[in-house]
Amino acid sequence: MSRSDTRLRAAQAQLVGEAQKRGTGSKVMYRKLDVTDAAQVLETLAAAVQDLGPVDLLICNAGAAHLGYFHENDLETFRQQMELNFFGVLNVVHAVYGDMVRRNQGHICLVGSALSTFGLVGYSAYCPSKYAVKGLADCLRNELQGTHVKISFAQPPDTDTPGLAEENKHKPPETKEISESGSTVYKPEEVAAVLMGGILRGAYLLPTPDLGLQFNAIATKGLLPRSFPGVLVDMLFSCIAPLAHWFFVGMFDRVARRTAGRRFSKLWGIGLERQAQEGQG
Ligand SMILES: CCCCCCCCCCCCCCC[C@@H](O)[C@@H](N)CO
Repeated sequence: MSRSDTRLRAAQAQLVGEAQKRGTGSKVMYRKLDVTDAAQVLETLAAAVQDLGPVDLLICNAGAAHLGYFHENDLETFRQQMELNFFGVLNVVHAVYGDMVRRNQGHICLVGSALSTFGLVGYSAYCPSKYAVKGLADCLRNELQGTHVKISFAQPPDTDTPGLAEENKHKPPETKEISESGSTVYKPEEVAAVLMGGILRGAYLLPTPDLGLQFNAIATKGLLPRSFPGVLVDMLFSCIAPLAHWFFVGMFDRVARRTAGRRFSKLWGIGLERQAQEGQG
């Protein structure tokens, strides 16, 4: 994903090289578009379909994370996050969905986040937009039953991209501490390979390379399809999950509690001494 011509051209050259090596004769093209502009999405997709034929696989990966404390974010920030991360996905899915169903084939992959099922300090503008993407994917999964159009939902971990570098510039220290103690940063190739493996298998909930987050994805699966042998594994996980959740939520809350005095000092109007006491409480 990029909007920079240089990066897109480099990716195109790499893919053309791969295609030549494998002798697939694949055409590789790119188009830049603003996914929040529904008219532009329709126009760009129509042109791409004319050049390359109908969409077989749509991966909705455009998005960004705005980090910050809830009380310091203005309302516009929350709206912009929904506009990009949720409506940006919706615009593209809406543009290809009808044609896929008409042709009765195709695969849609919506990219949510590890934060599509739980929230953390600092992510109050981002996380709801990724919950919304999961809600959309879950509904479409059920609605597409009886067709050959497949859908997958991805919950990637922190991935080493320019987007993460930008996110890190504004990441509150608590968010940083929690992320670093609970998970790690993965290479884009590693995340993409695991996701593509799941897409090719036709899985709905795509795997993530992070074992803890994968465990959490299984433990919080809820009303989603399961294979019969899978049910037994899920039952086993569900027995252990509350213990792991107790441990992690305990850590998330301890980290947040420790800095409440500092974060809310302006709102509470308290002095440093009191803040320190609050922090220990
Ligand atoms: C059994 C429970 C294990 C849970 C471990 C949770 C650890 C917390 C890890 C935080 C992960 C944050 C992931 C955010 C991913 C991206 O969506 C975000 N960086 C936006 O780019």
